[in-house]
Amino acid sequence: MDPAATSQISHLALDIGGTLIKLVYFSANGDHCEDSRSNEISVVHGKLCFAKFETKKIDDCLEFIRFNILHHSGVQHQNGMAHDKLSVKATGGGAFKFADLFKEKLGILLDKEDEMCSLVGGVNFLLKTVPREAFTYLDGQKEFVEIDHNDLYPYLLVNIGSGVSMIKVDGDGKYERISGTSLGGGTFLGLGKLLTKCESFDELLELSHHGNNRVIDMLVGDIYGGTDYSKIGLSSTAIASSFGKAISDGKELEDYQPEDVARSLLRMISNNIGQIAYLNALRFGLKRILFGGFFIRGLEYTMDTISVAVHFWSRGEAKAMFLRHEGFLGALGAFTSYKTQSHNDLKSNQHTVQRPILNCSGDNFRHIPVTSNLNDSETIECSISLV
Ligand SMILES: Nc1ncnc2c1ncn2[C@@H]1O[C@H](COP(=O)(O)OP(=O)(O)OP(=O)(O)O)[C@@H](O)[C@H]1O
Ligand SMILES: CC(C)(CO)[C@@H](O)C(=O)NCCC(=O)O
Repeated sequence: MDPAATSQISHLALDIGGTLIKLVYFSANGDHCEDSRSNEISVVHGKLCFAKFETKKIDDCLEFIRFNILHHSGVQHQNGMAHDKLSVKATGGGAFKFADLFKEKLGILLDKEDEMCSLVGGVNFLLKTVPREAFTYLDGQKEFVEIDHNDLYPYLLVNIGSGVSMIKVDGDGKYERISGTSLGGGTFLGLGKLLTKCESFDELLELSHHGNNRVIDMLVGDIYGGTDYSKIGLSSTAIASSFGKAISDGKELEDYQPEDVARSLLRMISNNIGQIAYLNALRFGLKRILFGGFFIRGLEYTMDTISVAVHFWSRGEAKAMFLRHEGFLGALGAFTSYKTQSHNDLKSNQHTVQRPILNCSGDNFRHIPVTSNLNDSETIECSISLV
């Protein structure tokens, strides 16, 4: 294989959700080597890169793909002009909703992968191949967890996107969506926009950072005259009723600080998800709960609230865990679902368009396990085999 050709490979997978579009693409370093086992396999070193766009700004996403030529295999025709088109792996509802748009604007055929299957595939890929991916967050302490590959299952995956899906995972490709809730990240952002007039998720998070939920939440102590209700295990500072103070404060929305409203909202959504997750873990006797989805955004307050909820309700029995690439689970799952194409196809193509074929499922997708392989922009160093 022509090394110049392999340096341009940029395979792509998409997860088009209700709020965000997530992209994962492979960017080669430019160096490659022949696999010693076969002179027909070439190993290309590079990295997985990540990008996201708001679904409502899908045109920006299309432009990004076009500008970076991600929709082509990146390998040139012998005359150096023509590019070969890809059918791109895509998951999420938008893979259905926007299939015609991608075809019309970029000539891309979306090869649809099931959303739940992709989420599970993404988590399993991360847990098996990326060091320091999963971590716990409790009492302000982030602690990485290396999970024994032989002791990975079962676990509960809670994906907090616009809505929330809860999936019991029992093995590679063995899973069941056991529950969900419509009170998710979309609820936080939607209600947050209406109540605080903020314009973006980042602005809402920033507001919540400076707020105090006790201004608007009704605490146990507010009801019990400042004391705990220790008989049923509720401290005076526990929230008895989210937003409950607004009932009797005699205030209008404008009288509250948007910061406090944002904080209560974040707490309410995170707490509720933590509790439902715990109840589902209890239903199936699952001890490990992995939280993903772009709602989390590595935010300490969110992770702390979820962890405390799981810890509190399970009396320390169940553990909440988070993932560094939390928002890209579906896209990563779709990426790793690229299947090997037959050698015959390749050979017949070789004389016209040299088309490297991603062989990134199973053993042939090899991540190079170096200890600090994640840089600041969260790329993942890896190598892929091209047949
Ligand atoms: N920059 C951002 N813009 C908008 N929402 C964001 C942003 N960052 C994080 N979020 C949060 O993440 C949520 C979307 O998460 P995610 O991308 O995992 O879900 P989705 O795929 O869009 O939704 P679904 O899977 O339900 O279709 C939003 O509803 C919001 O709460
Ligand atoms: C509909 C999906 C799966 C789309 O990603 C997600 O938004 C979700 O799981 N919503 C929750 C729906 C429910 O279980 O009530």
